[in-house]
Amino acid sequence: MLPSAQDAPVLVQVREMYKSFQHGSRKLEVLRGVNLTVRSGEMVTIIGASGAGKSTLLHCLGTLDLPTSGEILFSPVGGGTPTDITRLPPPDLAEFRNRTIGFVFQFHHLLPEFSALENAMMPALIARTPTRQAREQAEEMLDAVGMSDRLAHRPGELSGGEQQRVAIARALAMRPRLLLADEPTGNLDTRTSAEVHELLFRLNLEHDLSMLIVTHNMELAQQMPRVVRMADGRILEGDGQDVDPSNEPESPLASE
Ligand SMILES: Nc1ncnc2c1ncn2[C@@H]1O[C@H](COP(=O)(O)OP(=O)(O)OP(=O)(O)O)[C@@H](O)[C@H]1O
Repeated sequence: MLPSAQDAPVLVQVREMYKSFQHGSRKLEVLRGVNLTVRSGEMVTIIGASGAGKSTLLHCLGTLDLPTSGEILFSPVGGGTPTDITRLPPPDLAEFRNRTIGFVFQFHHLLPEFSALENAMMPALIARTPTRQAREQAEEMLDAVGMSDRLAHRPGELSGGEQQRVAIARALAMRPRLLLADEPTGNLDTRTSAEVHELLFRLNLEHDLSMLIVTHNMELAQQMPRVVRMADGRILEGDGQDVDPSNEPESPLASE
């Protein structure tokens, strides 16, 4: 953890989170009592073997899925009593997600018919932000990710790394408090992966943005300030302790 993040206020606290899926008569327990605290401006990397529950944790934290039990306590802006977002009614949840969370996935999911600028404006337009303001916010983030000279390009006219930069700009255009990234470089070559990680690192510092990044890339995880290791639906180490990613058992996806 960066020294500055150690004393920062808590942004989100996951308490005793369980998540199971029902398959016919069989119950698959994917998260089995996860506890995790992320502070404001903190960058956390999550590692662990395939099937450990990393994406499920991210989906629940990002309110894309609901845990079976447990609490996700988000501190309000400026402090005060945290809100358990697992109890928010659906309309409030959608609003919370749109304003508080940014998502970046392994595949960028940009809309092919729209330009880089239009893609980055989309979340703000969905939130009914006036077009001019949406455009300004999107342009500012596209500039921050080094894409200001590609605004009119469609995704098919961009390289893989550039597409992921646009996806990052789109995720950050609403100025979320938490960025959730699920293998954001899993689809990129080694050099481009390193560049995208470097970009995330810089955005974390410059925008004091909290980030949770799932990765199989141990080399890059080793450079990250805080590493949390998951196995079998639990956090083994890293919530309050340092993890040495070089001890991570070899994953079939380790080269991604
Ligand atoms: N919607 C779902 N329905 C049923 N089972 C699911 C669902 N989502 C995930 N699972 C199961 O939960 C387990 C954990 O999946 P998850 O995607 O969270 O793992 P992961 O650690 O992110 O793995 P990977 O590194 O391969 O992406 C897997 O066994 C998976 O099959």
